[in-house]
Amino acid sequence: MPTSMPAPSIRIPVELLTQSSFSQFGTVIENPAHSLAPRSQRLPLPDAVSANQGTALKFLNVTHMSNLYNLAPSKKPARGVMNMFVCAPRDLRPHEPSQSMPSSWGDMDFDDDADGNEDRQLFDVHILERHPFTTQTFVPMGLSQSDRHTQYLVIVAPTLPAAASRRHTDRPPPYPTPKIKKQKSIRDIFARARPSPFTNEAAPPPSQFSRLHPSQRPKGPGLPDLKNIRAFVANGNQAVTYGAGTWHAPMAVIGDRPIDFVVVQSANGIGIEDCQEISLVADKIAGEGVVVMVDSDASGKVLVKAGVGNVKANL
Ligand SMILES: NC(=O)N[C@@H](O)C(=O)O
Repeated sequence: MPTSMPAPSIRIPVELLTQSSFSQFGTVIENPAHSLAPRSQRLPLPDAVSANQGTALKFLNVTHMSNLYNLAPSKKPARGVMNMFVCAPRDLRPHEPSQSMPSSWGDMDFDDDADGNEDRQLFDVHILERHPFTTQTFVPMGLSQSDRHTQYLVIVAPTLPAAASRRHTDRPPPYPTPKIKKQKSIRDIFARARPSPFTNEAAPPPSQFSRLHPSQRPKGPGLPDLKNIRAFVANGNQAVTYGAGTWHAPMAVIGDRPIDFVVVQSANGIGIEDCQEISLVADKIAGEGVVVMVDSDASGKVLVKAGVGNVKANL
């Protein structure tokens, strides 16, 4: 039985999955030549070299993989594993108006249906999970970029500060806590003061985490920040890596048929260290909980309604 937390009633739109929009949660793996991200949103290309006697282009380090199990309470080492998830399409419920908050998207009018050819259905998010000590990469198989009938949603949430989470759970589940070096001398303490008494520098010194890719920065032990939960639609030639400790919904396939995913991660076989779940409990009387608004066109393709790739977005 997973731990539970109260869920606000909140409706969120679907965004296009791009590396820049997803950066704090993980990485998107795709051939840059086929990316649907608008040019202004594209990040520098990953390093590439010629391989296979010049017949292949090899992009290097296309995702960040972390194995933090040396920081797990059990100290039991993990090994790299590849599993396959055959994910069935999820049930969506028909759209009905609600009093839910429009999440952090503010005053955008998500009910505005421009051409009347759109269909809105609702996906209820009942559970989130995280893998505190490992990244997890989902690679879809047998899906083409142009597949309009089967797509998948990547639903992720930032992590609340630990103090805000304590109200909801008595004992926090295990989480990696890197040992931070103690400042030893007065000189060390003054070295962090700004402007620096030694160099007159005004900018804060880089923290030990600022050099890491945003998805690799520690998320902290807190619960998911449901007010800032986000949903991205991925196309068939995108794989996705959840950063270690990133709260996410179990994979949500939308469409006609299951998607097979090869899933790459580390695991040590200790349940609570490999995967932590939290169920979201909506208020019994007024609330519908956390809901993704899944809009699709006449062919069944999921439409992007917010953020990058949406002309209506006003960010
Ligand atoms: N994300 C997802 O669908 N499932 C998992 O992360 C899992 O390990 O069960």
